[in-house]
Amino acid sequence: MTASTVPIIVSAAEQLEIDVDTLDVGLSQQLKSLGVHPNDMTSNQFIVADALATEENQAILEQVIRDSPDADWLTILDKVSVKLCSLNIGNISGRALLQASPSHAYNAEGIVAHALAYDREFAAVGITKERYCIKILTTGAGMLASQILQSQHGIQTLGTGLFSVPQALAAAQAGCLYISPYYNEILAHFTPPAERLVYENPATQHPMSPRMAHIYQAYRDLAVANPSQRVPVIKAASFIAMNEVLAMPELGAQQTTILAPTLVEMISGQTTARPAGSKVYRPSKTYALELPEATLPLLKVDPLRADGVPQVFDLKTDYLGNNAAGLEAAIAADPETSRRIKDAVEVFQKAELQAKALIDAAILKVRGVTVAA
Ligand SMILES: O=C(CO)[C@@H](O)[C@H](O)[C@H](O)[C@H](O)COP(=O)(O)O
Repeated sequence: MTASTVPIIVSAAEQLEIDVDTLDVGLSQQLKSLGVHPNDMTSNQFIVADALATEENQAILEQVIRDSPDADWLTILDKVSVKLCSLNIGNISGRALLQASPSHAYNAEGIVAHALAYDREFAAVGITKERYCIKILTTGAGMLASQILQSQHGIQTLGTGLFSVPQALAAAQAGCLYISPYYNEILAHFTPPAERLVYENPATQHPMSPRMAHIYQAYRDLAVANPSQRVPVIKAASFIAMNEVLAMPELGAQQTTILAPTLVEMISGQTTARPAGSKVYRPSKTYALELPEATLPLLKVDPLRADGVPQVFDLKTDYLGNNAAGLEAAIAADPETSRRIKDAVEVFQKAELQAKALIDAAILKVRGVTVAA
């Protein structure tokens, strides 16, 4: 008898919650048809700019401009981003996520104002606070803004652009619902495919794997020490290869958000089906489970540090007091994290400008006027 096979995404969904890192409605529908109901839908300035560049979304963009004759490009960007989310909200079981502008990455007030603008747009299309979440870069200002949004406005947030345990602890202190550790730094997506570093066994070979395990372990320690505290769920992101996604359960991520090309690969590729009733490791959102035994050696190494040894962190450190001075100091003391966040801010700013160029062109077409720079 030959073993039966299933799409790789179906097998992965037995160990992880599957999120779509794309606004593509068709892909969510395809997942649903395979019995994998996507959980959340994430995005960023690139994903929105790419969606705006498609022919099928041109009419939507132009309609948004027509409906808001006095709106500037940023307001149009917020409106059309929310509109694109609304088109897929029926195909996901969880939340639609939009990212606060990178131009405010170091300005808490700017982030709060932008999140409130998104909130108004979500409300206008009937998407309640339970169905969306705002992605915020995990800088000092970002986590101060998250704290304000959560405590004063009931707006849930995700700490993104996250590469370290102090950022993860700060996100927990800010009350974030989720964090998104980037498995690959943002620049990896701009490296030609042939030059990308892809590992045969990412769990043991990828330089970010130990930090993924450190973050899960720090959150487990936090959950054990403070059973009443909400500890964020780990929504791993920024994958460049399918085998990286498949390595996430053993590194503790409960959710993965998967970019369109990898989703396509996981939908079309087949793997052997697990026998019915077989036990698989599924990381716990309450952090009740230990990491798998094979992962534990990763807790003793950190290839992203010059000395290769993980730092030890005190769970009681206040990262957000004194204007998030503790978080900023921890980021500054970690060259890899500092560089990776700086790169992410720059790259997302460029993407936002790409979106602006598309919106300006559409405004010219619809209103017949050139937008002042
Ligand atoms: O952080 C999240 C989800 O929470 C992701 O959307 C994350 O931004 C992306 O996976 C990475 O930035 C890579 O996306 P891209 O730059 O290739 O569009």
